[in-house]
Amino acid sequence: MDVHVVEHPLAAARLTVMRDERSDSVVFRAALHELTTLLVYEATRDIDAERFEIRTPVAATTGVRLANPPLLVPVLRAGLGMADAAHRLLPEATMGFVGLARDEETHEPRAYMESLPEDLTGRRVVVLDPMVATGGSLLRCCEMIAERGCTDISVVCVLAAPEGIRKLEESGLPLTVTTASVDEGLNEAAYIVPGLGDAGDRQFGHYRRF
Ligand SMILES: O=P(O)(O)OC[C@H]1O[C@H](OP(=O)(O)OP(=O)(O)O)[C@H](O)[C@@H]1O
Ligand SMILES: O=c1cc[nH]c(=O)[nH]1
Ligand SMILES: [Mg+2]
Repeated sequence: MDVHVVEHPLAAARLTVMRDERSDSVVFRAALHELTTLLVYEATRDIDAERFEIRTPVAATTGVRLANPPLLVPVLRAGLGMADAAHRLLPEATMGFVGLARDEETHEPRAYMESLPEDLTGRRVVVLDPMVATGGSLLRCCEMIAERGCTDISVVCVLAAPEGIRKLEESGLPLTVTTASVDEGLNEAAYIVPGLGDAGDRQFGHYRRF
C-alpha cells in the first residue's frame, strides 16, 4: 500500500494551526480547508487525464481535462470539513457520503449513514477523513466502497497513526493514503499523539449523539 506523506512547509504550517489547542473552530476549519487543497492536489497527481483540441484567441492548441472524474466521499462528521475544498479542485466530481462514529469505549466505528452509488466499477474514489487512528473507521468505509466494485481508492487524511496505517495495509484493499503526517501512535483512549484532538469536535463542537 502506498503511503504518501506530503512534506511541504505550507502544509506543515496549516497542520500546526490545526494541532494548536489555542485555535478555535473558525481558525481550525479554515486551516483544514486550506490543507485539504494541498493534500488533494498531491493525491490526484496520477489521475487519468485526456487531451483535446481548443483554440486560444491566438492559435489552436491542445488542452487537458479529467478523463473519468472521481467520486468524493467525505466521512461524516469530520470529513465534511474537507468536502468543499476537494470539490472546488474537482468540480466535475460527484459526491457520496458515509457517516461513522467511533464508540467512546470500544473505539469500534458505528455506521449511521451510507449514501453511495450502487456501482463503482472503474471509478476512482477519493475518501476524505482528517483522522486515521486505529484505522477502524476508514477500513469500514473502504470496505463499503470496495463492495461496490471499486479497485482504486485514495484516502486523503490530515493525520495517521502507524496502527491505522498497518490495519489498512493488512486489509489488502486497493488503496493509497495521502497524509500530512504519520504521528507517533495512539494513547489509551485511541487518540492520535501528539495529534490534534477530536477533529469532529474541534470543527462542530462536542455533544453526545447516541
Ligand atoms: O481510526 P479510528 O480509530 O476509527 O478513528 C478515526 C475516526 O474518528 C473520527 O471520527 P469520530 O468517530 O470521532 O466521529 P466524528 O467525525 O463525528 O467526530 C475521525 O474523523 C475518524 O472517522
Ligand atoms: O485522535 C483522534 C482519534 C480519532 N478521532 C479523532 O478525531 N482524533
Ligand atoms: Mg469525533
